[in-house]
Amino acid sequence: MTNHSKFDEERLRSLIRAVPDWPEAGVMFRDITTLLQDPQGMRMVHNTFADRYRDQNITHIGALDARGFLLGAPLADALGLPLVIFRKPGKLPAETISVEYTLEYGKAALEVHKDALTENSRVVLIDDLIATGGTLLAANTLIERLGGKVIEAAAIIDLPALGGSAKLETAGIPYFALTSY
Ligand SMILES: O=P(O)(O)OC[C@H]1O[C@H](OP(=O)(O)OP(=O)(O)O)[C@H](O)[C@@H]1O
Ligand SMILES: Nc1ncnc2[nH]cnc12
Repeated sequence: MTNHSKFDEERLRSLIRAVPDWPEAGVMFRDITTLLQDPQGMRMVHNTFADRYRDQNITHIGALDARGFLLGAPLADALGLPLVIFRKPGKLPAETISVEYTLEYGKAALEVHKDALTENSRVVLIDDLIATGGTLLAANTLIERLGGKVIEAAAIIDLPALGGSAKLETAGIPYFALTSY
């Protein structure tokens, strides 16, 4: 099922807005709200991810709170796979496991339901952006604790200068990003 227009990185980049000094001085915020407002651009993104992970024996899509949800839900739908959400603390109602990590601008923690994955789950993790990699590495820790494995971490944007994709590589987690800044 690849009868759709092919991936156009320049077009994608034209839809991502750069906001300097937000949320604090020195951060160049890569804003995907402008991409979200372009249905054809979003379809191109969703199709690119779906084509990459179709027929890979993936068992679950793992989506990161909150912007990752916007990508994970359509991907899980396109591939007919269960969606597992990794949430900020205090949002999941049943029994959870939790991990703390550091971000580009602060500290955070991530939780997942204990029964969201089973032993030998093969998970594609998805988020909008890789910065320090803390969020994706935290999700990987939770997945490993539940006996699963991350097959690839996917994002729209990689910020290699912040070191996250290198950290993923060192940790043996393959990653895939549609563009980088
Ligand atoms: O690679 P890292 O350094 O971990 O940074 C990337 C994460 O930071 C942003 O999320 P944020 O925590 O700002 O939350 P949001 O998605 O709720 O806006 C982004 O959406 C990624 O999840
Ligand atoms: N520079 C950045 N732009 C957008 N989202 C981010 N999350 C962490 N760093 C970010």
